[in-house]
Amino acid sequence: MAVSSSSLILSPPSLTKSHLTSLSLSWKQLPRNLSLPRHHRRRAPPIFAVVVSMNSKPTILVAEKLGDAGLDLLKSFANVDCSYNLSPEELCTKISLCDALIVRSGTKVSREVFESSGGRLKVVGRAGVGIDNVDLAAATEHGCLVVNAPTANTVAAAEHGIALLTAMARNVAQADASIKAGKWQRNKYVGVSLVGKTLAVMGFGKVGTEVARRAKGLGMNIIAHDPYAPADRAHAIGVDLVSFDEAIATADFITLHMPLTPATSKILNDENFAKMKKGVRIVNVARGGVIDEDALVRALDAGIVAQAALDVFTVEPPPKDSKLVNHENVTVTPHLGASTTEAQEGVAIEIAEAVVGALRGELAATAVNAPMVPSEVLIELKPYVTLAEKLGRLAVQLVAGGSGVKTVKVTYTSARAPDDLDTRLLRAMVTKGLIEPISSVFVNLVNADFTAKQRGIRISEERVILDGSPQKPLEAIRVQIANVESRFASAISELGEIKVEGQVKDGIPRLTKVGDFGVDVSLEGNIILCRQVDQPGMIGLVGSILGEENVNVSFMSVGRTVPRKQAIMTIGVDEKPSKEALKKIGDIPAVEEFVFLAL
Ligand SMILES: NC(=O)c1ccc[n+]([C@@H]2O[C@H](COP(=O)([O-])OP(=O)(O)OC[C@H]3O[C@@H](n4cnc5c(N)ncnc54)[C@H](O)[C@@H]3O)[C@@H](O)[C@H]2O)c1
Ligand SMILES: O=C(O)[C@H](O)COP(=O)(O)O
Repeated sequence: MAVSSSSLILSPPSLTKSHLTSLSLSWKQLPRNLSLPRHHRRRAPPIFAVVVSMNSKPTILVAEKLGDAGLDLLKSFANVDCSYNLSPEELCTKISLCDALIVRSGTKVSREVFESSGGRLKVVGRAGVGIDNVDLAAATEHGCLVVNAPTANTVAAAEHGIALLTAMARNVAQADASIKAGKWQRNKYVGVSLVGKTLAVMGFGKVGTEVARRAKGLGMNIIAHDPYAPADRAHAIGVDLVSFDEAIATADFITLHMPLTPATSKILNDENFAKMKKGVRIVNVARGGVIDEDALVRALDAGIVAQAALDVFTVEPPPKDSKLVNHENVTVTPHLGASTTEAQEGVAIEIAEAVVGALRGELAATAVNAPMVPSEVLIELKPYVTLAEKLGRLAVQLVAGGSGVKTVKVTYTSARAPDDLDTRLLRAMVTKGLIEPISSVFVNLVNADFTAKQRGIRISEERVILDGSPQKPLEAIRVQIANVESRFASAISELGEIKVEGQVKDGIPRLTKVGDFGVDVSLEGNIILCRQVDQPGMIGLVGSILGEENVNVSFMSVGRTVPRKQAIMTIGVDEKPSKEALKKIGDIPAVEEFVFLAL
């Protein structure tokens, strides 16, 4: 057995255009560079490539207003059709004549659009961050690359957050409307001061960090909640990372900057409004869906929330009779966070470069879908790809809040020579598993290293080379996260790192180790990990608690170190058990710790 290792991600970056360019690869080179077994090399075509005939200029449809510098760049390369405010039908008609489409958040790029393109549409460029309006699955199915512009509007969004914060505190919008209606109501619009007040920044990523910096300049005391942000990055700008409950309970102002994910959907709800200081004020420039809008109306009516300032809504545009929008203590803007001249110029250039590069057959570092792996390799690696992603997902969910993921090691045990096992796809999938549950970023082969680097996550790889014939590409994959605490202490190995390991058995990815405990369960659905005193009757006890809740158990396995001492029970469940059911499991005297993990 031999071991070789390499370090892939360097220190946290300051990205420039030249960095982005240097990350671009030629798509046509990829099949040869990837982990194609020798006998397949040079035969397999890429399953995903932009192929545009260079005999005539390609046509790019720009469906929403784009900055001039970006348009000029597009025009130097292609025929550009700027048609704004198209109806869905008009878009479907036009699209069959276009090789690329550029949109912002206002155009729905639905499955019908891809179907109507008749295969001609090769690239969709989203001039901005969120791609909620693009049907990614349909794009991929139709061989269409989707690229976005994730960084150019960060400052604009942060500035808009500050604009809403200050305008809300001083009733600027309401007072403006009042004076224009012929009134002069100086007593009615007395505001509140910001200096010395506590602002909770929920989501300490690109935008949240910039908001925190600016709010410090206003003399505010800043706390932040972000389970995945490193505490030292926050400390560096004088911000304390705190728990969710502490943040919402101590804040005078709350500003939201997390992505919309299953975990953050309606995270501000009745239960959480009830925990807030009476008179709290809320700003949202993230995504409407992170607030339960009906609950916010109730909290405003009850005086728990004194005011809210919102740039984003669950449904955009919101209905005209929306109680929230029409509430007298609510200030609204029509999703203007990214709408400054400067940001739109930056976004336009970023997206134009990405679209032109893609039409030329280059890889964009900001591609959000691009499984550019030869089909033979994909077929062979498919279960390992799933295994890698699920191990990443498991590992990051085991991290305790506030720890901040920085150092990750992936170990591949294989009898294949390194030359015959390119691990870039597997590493990308581990990265995807680590990052996607905690962000709005879409991670794939193209942008995985870029995304990890941008977040300051250092991923190193190690090969353990087995003797023997390489029947299968890999024996096992192990993911370790160093320098963190775990929500499940048993996941920490002897070396003090969170450790999960898996194998593919009969084509099915399985979890085979948690910390130093051996387990053996298929990686599907959701998992409850439970450390208990090894004694009879435990499976029945837990099973009946879940049964009473009508939670379907797909499997259970018990692994132990020493009989009658400690065991790890792994329970697969189709549904998420209620908090009460999980509490009942935790209350079983023999249960020492447990954790629920969504795969
Ligand atoms: N209104 C606008 O026009 C506008 C403009 C730009 C961005 N946005 C939105 O702002 C949000 C933030 O964008 P960004 O570029 O800063 O993204 P980002 O990925 O850089 O930052 C998001 C942060 O949220 C954190 N996070 C994830 N889950 C969390 C949770 N449960 N609780 C707290 N924090 C959590 C992540 O760790 C990350 O640090 C996104 O929703 C984006 O779509 C809106
Ligand atoms: O996701 C984004 O980039 C922002 O929400 C901005 O969207 P917009 O480009 O439609 O303004």
